Amino acid sequence: MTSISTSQMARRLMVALDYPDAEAARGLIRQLEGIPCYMKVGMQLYYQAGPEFVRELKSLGYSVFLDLKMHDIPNTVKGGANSIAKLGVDMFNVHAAGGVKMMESAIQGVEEALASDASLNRPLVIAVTQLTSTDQETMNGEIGIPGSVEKTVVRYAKLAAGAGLDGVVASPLEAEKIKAACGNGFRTVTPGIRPAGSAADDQSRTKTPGQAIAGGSDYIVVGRPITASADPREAAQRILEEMGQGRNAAEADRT
Ligand SMILES: O=c1ccn([C@@H]2O[C@H](COP(=O)(O)O)[C@@H](O)[C@H]2O)c(=O)[nH]1
Repeated sequence: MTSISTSQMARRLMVALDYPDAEAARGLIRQLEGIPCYMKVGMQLYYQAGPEFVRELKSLGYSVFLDLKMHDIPNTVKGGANSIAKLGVDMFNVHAAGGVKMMESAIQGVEEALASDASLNRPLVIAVTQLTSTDQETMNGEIGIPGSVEKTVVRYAKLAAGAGLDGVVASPLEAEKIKAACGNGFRTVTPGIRPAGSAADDQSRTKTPGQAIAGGSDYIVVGRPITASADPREAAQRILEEMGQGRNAAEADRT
C-alpha cells in the first residue's frame, strides 16, 4: 500500500461487498489487495455465501462488519447475536427501532458467547437509526414519525448508548450531533457516502468522503462508488485521499 496515513484511513473505510455470490466478491477483493479496509457483508452476499465466506474474509486478515440489521423479539435477537459473536466478526448491527430491551438482549447474546469460548473477541454492536435512503418527507409522511430526521436519529442513538451498544449507523449529516449527545467514543458508522459528482442512487442523506470524515464519522461505508467503478482500486484510493484531506481539514480547524 501507500503511506502510513493512507493505511490508517483505510481502516476507517468499509467496503460494501454487495454481490450475488462469493466468487463475485472475491473479484473485488483481489483488486483491492493490500488495502487494509473493513469488509462489509450484507444480506445479499450472506444469504448466498453464509458463514463460510465470513470465515474466509477473516482468514485473509480483514476486519468484518456483518450488516444483517437484526430486528426481532429480544429472545430471537439474543440468539442471533450469540451465533454472530461465535462467527468472530468485528462488528454487527441491530435496528434501534426494536427498542432498548431488544438491544440489551443483543449484548447478552454476545456476552454468553464470550463466556462460552475465551478465544472469542468481543464484536462491536451497533444500531441502525434511520436508513440513509430515508428523507424527511418519507419519514414524516409515509413512515409517520414526526419531527426532523436529525432529532429522530439522535434519539435512537441515545437509546442505543443507554442499552450499552458501541455506536450507530447513521448518515454523515448526523455524525456531529450524535457525538455531541452520546460522547466522542460512541462510534458513528456512516453509509450515504458519495464522492463529488457521483450518482446518489437510492441514497438520500449523503456527504462526500472528505466531508464525512471532517464531520465526525468514525467509519465510512462505500459500496457502488467503488464496486460499480470501471477501476475499483483507483476509486478506493481516491476515496482514501479524500478521507485524508477531510481529516487534515478537521485538524486544522481544531488548531
Ligand atoms: O442506513 C443505511 C444502512 C446500511 N446501508 C448499507 O451501506 C451500503 C451502502 O452502499 P452504496 O452502494 O454506497 O449506496 C449498502 O450495503 C447498504 O445496505 C446504507 O446504505 N444505509
